[in-house]
Amino acid sequence: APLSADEASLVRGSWAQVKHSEVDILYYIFKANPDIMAKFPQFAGKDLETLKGTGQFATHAGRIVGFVSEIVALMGNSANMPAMETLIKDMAANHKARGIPKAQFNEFRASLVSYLQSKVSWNDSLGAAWTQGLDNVFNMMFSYL
Ligand code: HEM
Repeated sequence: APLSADEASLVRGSWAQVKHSEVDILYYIFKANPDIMAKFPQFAGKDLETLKGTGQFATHAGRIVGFVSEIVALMGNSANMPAMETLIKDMAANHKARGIPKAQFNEFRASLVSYLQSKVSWNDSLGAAWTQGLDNVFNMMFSYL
């Protein structure tokens, strides 16, 4: 089911607390999933601790986290569905072309949620709202992957 307006505002409120920590978020995801980092031609085989301080890393972190921000901004309003579908369809097509499997998307998702849990005050209703929102987004992505 699409997110209710209340669920969407829970998701947005918590996301707003971390969304400017782009580098920190991508670092957390790569640290937990070296196999994801290894798929990036420009990062593969490099030292994450060094990479973390580079402009190239910041640029990429900004793109990925910025994409999540765009999606989160569109949640909870059925009028935004076509826009969301367009963004997700393009993103899935880019990643399909790069040979990224669903299993890695699921790893990414799990790390994103554990990052949030470590940074914002978590509770069952917030968790349920994120689960529903991410189920919707990932189901849509997987239908194009
Ligand atoms: C989970 C495994 C993933 C892998 C291995 C992966 C890999 C990649 C690679 C190799 C690039 C191209 C980097 C470049 O050459 O500059 C890229 C770009 C990008 N990725 Fe991912 N990605 C993953 C998941 C995600 C997720 C979940 C999102 C969104 C939440 C995302 C958003 C983006 C965006 C916005 C770009 C830049 C635009 C583009 O080229 O598509 N990626 N990704």
